[in-house]
Amino acid sequence: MNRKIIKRLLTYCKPYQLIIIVIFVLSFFSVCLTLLTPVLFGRAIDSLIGINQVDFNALIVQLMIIVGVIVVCVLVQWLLGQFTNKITYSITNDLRDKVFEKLHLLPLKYIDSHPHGDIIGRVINDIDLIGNGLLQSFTSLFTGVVTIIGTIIIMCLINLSIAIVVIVLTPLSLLVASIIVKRTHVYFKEQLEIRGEMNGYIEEMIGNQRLIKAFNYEKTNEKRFQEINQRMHVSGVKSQFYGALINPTTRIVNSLVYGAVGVFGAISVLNGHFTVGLLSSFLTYANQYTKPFNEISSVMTEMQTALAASQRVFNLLDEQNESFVVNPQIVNDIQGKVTLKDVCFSYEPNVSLIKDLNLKVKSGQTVAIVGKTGCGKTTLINLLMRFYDQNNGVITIDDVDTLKMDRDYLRKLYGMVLQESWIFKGTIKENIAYGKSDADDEEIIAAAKKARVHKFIMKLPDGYETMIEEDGGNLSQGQKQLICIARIMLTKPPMLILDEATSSIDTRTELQIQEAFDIMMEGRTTFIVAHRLSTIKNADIILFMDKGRILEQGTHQELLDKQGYYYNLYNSQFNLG
Ligand SMILES: Nc1ncnc2c1ncn2[C@@H]1O[C@H](COP(=O)(O)OP(=O)(O)OP(=O)(O)O)[C@@H](O)[C@H]1O
Repeated sequence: MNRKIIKRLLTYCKPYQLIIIVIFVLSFFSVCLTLLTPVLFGRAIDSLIGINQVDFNALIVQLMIIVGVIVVCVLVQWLLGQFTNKITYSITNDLRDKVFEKLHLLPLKYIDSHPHGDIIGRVINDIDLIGNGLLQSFTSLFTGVVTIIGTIIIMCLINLSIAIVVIVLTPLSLLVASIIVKRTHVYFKEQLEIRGEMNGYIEEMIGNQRLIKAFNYEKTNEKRFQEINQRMHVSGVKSQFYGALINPTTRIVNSLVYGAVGVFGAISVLNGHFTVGLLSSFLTYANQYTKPFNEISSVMTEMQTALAASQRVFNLLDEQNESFVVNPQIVNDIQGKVTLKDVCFSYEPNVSLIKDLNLKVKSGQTVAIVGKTGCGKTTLINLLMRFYDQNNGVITIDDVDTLKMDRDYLRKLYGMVLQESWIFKGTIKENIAYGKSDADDEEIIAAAKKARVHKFIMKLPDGYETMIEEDGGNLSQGQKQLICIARIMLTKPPMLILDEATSSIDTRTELQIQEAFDIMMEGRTTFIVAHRLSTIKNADIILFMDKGRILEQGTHQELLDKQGYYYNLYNSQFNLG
């Protein structure tokens, strides 16, 4: 599994082959310089051994060379760091772009059925963890491999038998480390999953603070959070416990090897097979040889986390995209005739919701959808917009099957104003021009006037240039909706989908919205999730829905005469006022 993930991660390195080559060359150069210093130190030591046997000239030359080598080595390592950073951040950038792009390709079903915090966690935290792991891998693996090869060659040249002992015993530490790593992978994976869950939960809590406070739900939330936090704690302690074993274990093995070399080397010096300087160099090489093993094992925790994070990111990337139509059809000279024939749909495979829904809407008609909460009003809109595709049946616009249309094209045919109006951080002007980025000021102002929001905008300190906070934090619900209406007025789509606000709008704004809706609806086929009696009364077709089915349809008067479901709803809800 890990091998597969590593292979896939490597494909992201491909565009940076040149930098990788530069990193290799620099690593090689840096290691050569590092390996040269013990020889130079050994020579320096040999030039000062014995009383009255110090060769000052040779010593000074050696020391000057050592200083030169160290300075160049530091410079090369600095450069190496710069290139490693560059490649790591480039790769994480690419990966983040790809994941972000994927979010637009995923069907809404995925977004609806996964906690948003978890998805955000994958795009931000997990990719950061991958970056961290990659950075560590590049720095320790590149130099590590070259150091190991270089020291092996030099140690063999100095003393073959001791070198073989060192070479054979040291990798034992990696063996021990890999056994521990295998055990810990599951904990690292678990930790990231819990982190995703935690992100999702916090996001939900922040988004619903008003409700939480209104219902005094803080204590219950804290308990739930503590439960997740506790699981995170246990998993974190376990993974860190095993992870922390790796480094000391490898260090013990390596220290034992180092000690053995010291003893054997000392005996060889006493027997006259070795000089003290050579032994000193050899010990330094033995130390340098074990270093990459220590380093690699010490960054294994980061690498494990990075692999687990990669798996989560790749899982997201592997999710099936929204299907697309090969030869999409378009509607020429659109009239706005919408037909639904025997449409069936369910969110869950075995929980049927919409069944055999039939509806014929003529061009320019207004359809008011009414019914109890959960009856399927939003679902019907979801199907019209192809946020979800029906399981059976056909929906057509001017006799063209919507399943045969390109989704983007279809969605452009409808202007959509929802209760929860979407406003982004930017100026009011930018927000209005969202659907038509090339609109000039005149067009924008005309749209705002039609949406009955121009006067309000002009009262703001910076007028159309006023910055709106993220999610329209500094605007009221009604003002946000009016801006969204202006957006639609600008794009002039042939059909509309409107979701009337049920609450949190004062009567004056409500009237403004109603007026704006009326202007917008002129001559356009419109579907309204309706809550106001005035809208419903004026509709050409009222759909009374229940449990995903249309129980009644007709005009207001027809349905009242029928004295059925709508009649009862009307009497219980609207007639009171
Ligand atoms: N993404 C989803 N996954 C699974 N079930 C869903 C999903 N969205 C809605 N449902 C279910 O489908 C049914 C219809 O939901 P829908 O949102 O269409 O109702 P609605 O009439 O718009 O309600 P409201 O007036 O409260 O907005 C409900 O029982 C709801 O629980």
